[in-house]
Amino acid sequence: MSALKNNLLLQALRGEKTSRTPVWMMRQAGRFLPDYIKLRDKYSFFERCQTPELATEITVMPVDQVGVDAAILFSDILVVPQAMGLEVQLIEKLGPLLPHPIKTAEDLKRIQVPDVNDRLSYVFEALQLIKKTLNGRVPLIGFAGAPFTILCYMVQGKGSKTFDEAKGFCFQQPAVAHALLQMITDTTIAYLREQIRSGADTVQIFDSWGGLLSPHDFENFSLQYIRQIVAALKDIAPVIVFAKGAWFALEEMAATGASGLGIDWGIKPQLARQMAGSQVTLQGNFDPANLLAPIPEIEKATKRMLQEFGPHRHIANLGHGILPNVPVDHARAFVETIKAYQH
Ligand SMILES: Cc1c2[nH]c(c1CCC(=O)O)Cc1[nH]c(c(CCC(=O)O)c1C)Cc1[nH]c(c(CCC(=O)O)c1C)Cc1[nH]c(c(C)c1CCC(=O)O)C2
Repeated sequence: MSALKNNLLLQALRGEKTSRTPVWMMRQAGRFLPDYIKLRDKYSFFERCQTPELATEITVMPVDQVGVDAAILFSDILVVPQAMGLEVQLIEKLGPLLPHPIKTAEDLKRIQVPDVNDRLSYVFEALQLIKKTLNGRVPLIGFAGAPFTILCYMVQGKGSKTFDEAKGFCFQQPAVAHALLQMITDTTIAYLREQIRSGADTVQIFDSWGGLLSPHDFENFSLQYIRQIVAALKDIAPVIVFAKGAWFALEEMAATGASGLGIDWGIKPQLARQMAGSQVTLQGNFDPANLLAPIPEIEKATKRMLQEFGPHRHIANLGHGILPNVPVDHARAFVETIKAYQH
């Protein structure tokens, strides 16, 4: 395997000095690029995920077209519940639908901790092809959902702003919830380990809904499982934990041994740094909606963010996924401002 030509992301994760701040954008693969939308009209979502050539084309697009410093695998967090035996559909404009959600202990009998090489081999094939296609241009990020976020979809059966049914399940049937969370954790560890073996240089755990929990419940239903995943992987690759809205747990998340912590725009960089300590890299935290502003305003806000984080142990990113309606030149302005910035 050829050495990486652009190693900024991994240097920042290791806490090394970088010549400038690296940048990538959550959900950069898919969603907003016109060339992706063309592919979306031709192939179904799971066809795009399961065909290594298509997944590769989509993964590399933002590197070619926007100039980000890392590629993130094109796939979805919901391939894990699918591999565990639960039906997952993605409905155009509606989002995910799991028609037979988990509601009781009895329902756990319908799912398994699968052999990931059997059920998710298409992901590993895609990673190998992406790695070859990138040819060392930028590092490749693998990912999975955090167990709590996966439970949210497995129980609620669809997207939600509150995931109240999923939370109710945790509070009403905690033993069943913990059994399910452990099954997801075991699957996720095997899955991410294999992603790393297949070429992922680092992996990110997306806990999109962990911040819906109180600090006490976040520890109980989310963080203790994230901790297991980080512990199992951190000696083979750097791990980034992004728990949207869970800024209250930055100190505990830093103590997991993660190399990077994603933060959203709800916390000032300086306070995040105070809470997380000096031994972890912070990633974020531009408000994705701010990319809808006129370009001069984007440039101003991006520079303010860079100044607030400072030059060390920062990966510039959004505080959540890029919005589908962001014009490409606005995303490019964000990336170019970061690349040109001198601390
Ligand atoms: C909660 C969550 C999901 N998926 C994901 C999360 C965590 C991050 C976050 O909070 O945004 C993560 C994800 N989903 C997808 C990626 C691939 C890489 C990337 O986009 O950079 C990643 C990293 C592709 C996708 N996953 C999905 C699409 C849209 C389907 C399409 O384009 O046809 C894409 C490109 C479908 C999906 N998948 C999910 C939802 C809610 C939806 C529908 C709405 C949407 O977010 O677009 C679940």
